[in-house]
Amino acid sequence: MKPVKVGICGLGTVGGGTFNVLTENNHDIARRAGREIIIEQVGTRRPNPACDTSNTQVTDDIFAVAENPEIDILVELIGGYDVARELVLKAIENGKHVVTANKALIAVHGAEIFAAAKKAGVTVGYEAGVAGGIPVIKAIREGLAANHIERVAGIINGTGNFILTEMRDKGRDFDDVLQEAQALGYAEADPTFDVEGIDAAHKLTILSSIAYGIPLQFENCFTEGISKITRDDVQYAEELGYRIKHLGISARTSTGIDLRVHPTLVPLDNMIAKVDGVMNAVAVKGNAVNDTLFCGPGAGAGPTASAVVADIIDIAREISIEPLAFNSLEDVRVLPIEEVETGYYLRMQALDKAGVMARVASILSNNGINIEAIIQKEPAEGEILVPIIMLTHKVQEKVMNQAIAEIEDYGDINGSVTKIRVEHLN
Ligand SMILES: NC(=O)c1ccc[n+]([C@@H]2O[C@H](COP(=O)([O-])OP(=O)(O)OC[C@H]3O[C@@H](n4cnc5c(N)ncnc54)[C@H](O)[C@@H]3O)[C@@H](O)[C@H]2O)c1
Ligand SMILES: N[C@@H](CCO)C(=O)O
Ligand code: NA
Repeated sequence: MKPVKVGICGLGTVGGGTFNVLTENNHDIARRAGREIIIEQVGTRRPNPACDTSNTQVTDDIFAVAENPEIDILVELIGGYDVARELVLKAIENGKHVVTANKALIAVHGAEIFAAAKKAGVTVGYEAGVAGGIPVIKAIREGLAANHIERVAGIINGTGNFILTEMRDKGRDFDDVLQEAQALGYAEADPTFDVEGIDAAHKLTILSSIAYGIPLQFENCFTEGISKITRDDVQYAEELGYRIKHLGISARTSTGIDLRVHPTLVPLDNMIAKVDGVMNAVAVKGNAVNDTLFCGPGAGAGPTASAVVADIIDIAREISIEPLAFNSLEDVRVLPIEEVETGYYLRMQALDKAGVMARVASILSNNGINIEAIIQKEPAEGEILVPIIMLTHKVQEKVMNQAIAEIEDYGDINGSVTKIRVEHLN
């Protein structure tokens, strides 16, 4: 069989990793693909010191790769929305298959890209875009294809999980850990995508589309990041038997699809609570298989390259990667966050005087909200404010927002109430 020729655009963390995995594992890869895979050309602005490109054609014009008639598969690893979209559409127009790790591109421009690929009869692989090295797209699309999927939930941003873990275990500062995640190549070019939940929302949008056969709809995903989580919240959650994790959660409900990304209290005995550092974990519940959990490194050069190269091998083996069930997408409604039901962790600062706790409890109870646990701390030396922390049973978000507004209006509570959602994932 004739070799498959690959053009890699972008030679940064993932591009460099892909170059090296294709080179170093060349023998195993050829055996699995049934033919040799050759790096025909690399398009990059800057050389990558970790890659020996002395025997490879290198250009600084990525569009030359999309125009190169020798190339069968264009691997897009430059990141971002606009140039990447143009590059990928150009490659498809020229009859090339595409492999990308760019979840932002797929979540936002996927429908247009998949339609162009279908028309041109080529494949678009994006396994590396979701949960890095974990083959979770393949798992849902192929391994769990028999199931009616009921829920997909998990840790899908490595940088965020790394930050929360280091803050909890070593008491490190948020900014300091973020800088380390950037140096390790985990973070997005714009790290607010990681810390504000945008990257996780891109990934959850893609996972949900595959799991439920619904259109990609990033704009309908409720998104909240970890930037407001304090070390106190992390510690109080642990005292209550929970761990704060940044989760993407999507589920079918009787009224629509629940689609949201936010910091979440998870019970300490749940497997997801134990997934630390840059590791990701995705729990998928199918009606036949029941609960499954996929765990592994969510970011970094090697793990992400592992997924990129797996897609290249599938294409070389002529396994067509059907991006989404094009002809049968169901337009199911996505629930607005106000209609979502969860438990809540609440933290507030109260004046240290009699009756305050009773008043807060009565506001919650008048709104039909049941309290599961309360912690009231001693005031610090010379302080007149004491923190009150509460856990509630499940209630609709709009009811909780109403109760919080009443608590914040009450004169003996200082400032705003911190609210973090709780999920038992069972
Ligand atoms: N880093 C990870 O762990 C990881 C994991 C999964 C997915 N991703 C995704 O992979 C993609 C690449 O991420 P990365 O971390 O490797 O980024 P990076 O910044 O390390 O690498 C991108 C490279 O592309 C080059 N580039 C960008 N625009 C270019 C242009 N117009 N012409 C020529 N070169 C250009 C840059 O110079 C850089 O070397 C992104 O879409 C990212 O979201 C990254
Ligand atoms: N910035 C992303 C890269 C992997 O998609 C993360 O930290 O998870
Ligand atoms: Na993956």
